[in-house]
Amino acid sequence: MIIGVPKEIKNNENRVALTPGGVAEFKKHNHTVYVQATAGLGSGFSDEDYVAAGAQILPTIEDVYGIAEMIIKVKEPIASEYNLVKEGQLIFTYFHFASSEELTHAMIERKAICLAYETVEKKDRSLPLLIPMSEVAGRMAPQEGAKYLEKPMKGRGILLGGVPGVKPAEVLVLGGGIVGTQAAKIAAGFGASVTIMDINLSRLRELDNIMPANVKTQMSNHYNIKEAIKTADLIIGAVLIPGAKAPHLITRDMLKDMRPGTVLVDVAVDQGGCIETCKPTTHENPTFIIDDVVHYCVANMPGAVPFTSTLALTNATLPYAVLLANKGWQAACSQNDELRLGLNVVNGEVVYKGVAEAFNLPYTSVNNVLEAYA
Ligand SMILES: NC(=O)C1=CN([C@@H]2O[C@H](COP(=O)(O)OP(=O)(O)OC[C@H]3O[C@@H](n4cnc5c(N)ncnc54)[C@H](O)[C@@H]3O)[C@@H](O)[C@H]2O)C=CC1
Ligand SMILES: CC(=O)C(=O)O
Ligand SMILES: [Mg+2]
Repeated sequence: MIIGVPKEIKNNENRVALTPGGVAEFKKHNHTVYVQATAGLGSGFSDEDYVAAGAQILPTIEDVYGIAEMIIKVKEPIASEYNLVKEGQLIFTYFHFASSEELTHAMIERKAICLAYETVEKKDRSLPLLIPMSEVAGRMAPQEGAKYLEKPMKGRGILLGGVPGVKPAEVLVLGGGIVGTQAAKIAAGFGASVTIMDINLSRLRELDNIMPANVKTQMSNHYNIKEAIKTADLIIGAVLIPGAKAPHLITRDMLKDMRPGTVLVDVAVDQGGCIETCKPTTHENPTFIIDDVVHYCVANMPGAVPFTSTLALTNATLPYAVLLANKGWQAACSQNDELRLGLNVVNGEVVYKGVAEAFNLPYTSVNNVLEAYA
């Protein structure tokens, strides 16, 4: 198969979807790999590194989309890329369709095969291609929160860990999955007083067992959230309903209950955000303020730490990408339940329920689509 790796063009997105080691793996299976010039630089890989591993370098993004049967990316195609996508081209990347009607319609119109990292799902319901980036974003969330809590950054002016004789800051984490767990762990390490809320009581039991003493668990419901936000210094949004739009656990009117300078880090912003007032921001302009509350809503947080993120992401994606190249997407998705759940839009049809429901679009079962190709 011909594989193309474009350079990421989202603001401050320094990750790349394939390392030179990944190129060597594809070559071992007799595939052809084209990498856009300088695509790996932000992650520490030169064009020469890719050539030494067996890739060919193409000068422009148009060249890469033009030649590839499978495009491997990190972030969703942005508007300037829509028209580069070809009918029948397999695009393997994060899409987060439920948060963008425009992207969904664009990919339907282009008749691409859109296989989304974030909905590839194992039998135990874990999301193997989201986990590594959720680990990164979760660990970053208290770090970013701590920074924006500083007074010059418009925060309350409180140190997460406090000091002897002065209480630490209060951190509220909404969602106790991968992001929430990692965020709580790091915030606790800073010495903050942390509360994790989730609707899954079994998960709260597990967290209660493994977390240090400065992390408490509480059932997530409107009453508890409304009480907790009155005294929280930092609130981290980390809920997920796979493939669907995130529920708004904090609504616009609730901001008035928070203290001035409270910081919100809505990691779930890529699925629309669990805080109503959160809209996607960039690493260049990460925050905005509403009602004296600082909102941090960067949709590609791991892009800022590419030396960690690119390796963590490609460790997880490469085996699936090689399977797709070896078998073709139709056979790979027919035979592999995990990959099949990654299909979101195929040849103009929406085959993931959460996406169809988000925009009231017709839904076609993925099995029907695969049968048509059998
Ligand atoms: N902004 C960024 O750069 C990044 C964003 N993310 C996003 O972070 C979000 C969380 O991802 P993961 O932690 O991997 O998901 P996960 O599936 O591991 O955890 C989500 C948790 O939310 C809980 N939940 C669902 N509804 C809830 C409610 N009403 N109240 C409280 N908890 C609730 C679930 O029970 C689950 O424990 C996703 O939207 C993901 O795409 C992930 C990586 C990077
Ligand atoms: C998961 C995601 O959106 C990211 O890593 O950017
Ligand atoms: Mg207020």
